[in-house]
Amino acid sequence: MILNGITKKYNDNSLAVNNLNLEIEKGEFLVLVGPSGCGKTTTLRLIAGLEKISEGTLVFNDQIINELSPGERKIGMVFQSYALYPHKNVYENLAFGLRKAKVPKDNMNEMIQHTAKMLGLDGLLKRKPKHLSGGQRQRVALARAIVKRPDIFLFDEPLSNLDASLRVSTRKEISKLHQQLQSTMVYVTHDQVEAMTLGTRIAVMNKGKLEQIDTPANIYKNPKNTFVASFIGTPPMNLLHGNVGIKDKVPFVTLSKRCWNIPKDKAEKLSEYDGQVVIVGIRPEDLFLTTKGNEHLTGIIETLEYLGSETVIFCKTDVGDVLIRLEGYNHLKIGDTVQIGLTLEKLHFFDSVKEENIFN
Ligand SMILES: Nc1ncnc2c1ncn2[C@@H]1O[C@H](COP(=O)(O)OP(=O)(O)OP(=O)(O)O)[C@@H](O)[C@H]1O
Repeated sequence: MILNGITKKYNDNSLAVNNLNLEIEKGEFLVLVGPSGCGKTTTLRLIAGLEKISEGTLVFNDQIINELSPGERKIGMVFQSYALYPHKNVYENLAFGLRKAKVPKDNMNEMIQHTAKMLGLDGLLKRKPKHLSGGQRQRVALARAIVKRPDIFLFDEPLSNLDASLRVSTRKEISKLHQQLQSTMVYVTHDQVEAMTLGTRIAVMNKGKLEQIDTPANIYKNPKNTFVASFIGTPPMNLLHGNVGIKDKVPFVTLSKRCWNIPKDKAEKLSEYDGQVVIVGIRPEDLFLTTKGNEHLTGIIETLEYLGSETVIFCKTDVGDVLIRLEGYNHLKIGDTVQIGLTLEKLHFFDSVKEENIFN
């Protein structure tokens, strides 16, 4: 499916989606992420045909499908609210769309039984939604989308009403379904873990526009700009202002009172920033505690969050607040002064005006 300059203006003329260009590959699991209101749900609704496209073309199998009704698009949608028919039992909920599509009765029965089995619902077909748990209801919603064998699945935060452990198990189920069905899936979420684990690619949106689209690993390793850098990753990347200088033809960065030479692979490009301010990005796991004299920064601990396998430390430094992620437990406490080291080869550099990654 290709989104060619897709724009959506609502009646008040606000641009919910602004010239979106996106190619969704057959069989891929594309995750849409971005802050609240950036246009994720609108994008799904435009693909589904539930909203009219204001400008641009939506192309599927070499045909422009802007004017096709939702029913003509062979798309299955799963929402955050399960949207099941409360008075129909599970079987009837699954049968509804098939009846509408005039699927013969024998085929329909076989399709329902097969899908119910796939999702572990075969013992629950006679139950009404109110007699199901939240997780079971969401599985019915998934089954209802799957049973029609759509070409594309659209998911709008399907797990956000589930508790933490059900989210994990249902997430695995969706991943398994994707492998089994090999269908194209487009999935909206606020959850970083879902985005990183489910997506073959992640599309990061901001204010109706696409900021970056790439594999989860590439987005994490090479964010295109400071927006993506701070949006992907929890806790987020630290972004600090540093100064670039050159001494004896070797460029260096000054942060706080310390300066150090720029790693060789980045030296040439950063020389162009001689005398300028750059934004230095560093992920919390690429900072470490060190001894006095070997530090790049000195900080005072403001908060400590012990999470079992790791501890996240919030420090105040003279170049701003810094987050550090340390493995396991340690004996630090609030108010301690710590010497902080940076893994220099893991630094990211952004232009301080355009906020774009200097190396992308
Ligand atoms: N029916 C509507 N009429 C007018 N404006 C709308 C309508 N639906 C959405 N919007 C606006 O369009 C923009 C994008 O909304 P959308 O729901 O697509 O964002 P989202 O990224 O899915 O947000 P969230 O993560 O909060 O669900 C928002 O500014 C929203 O207020």
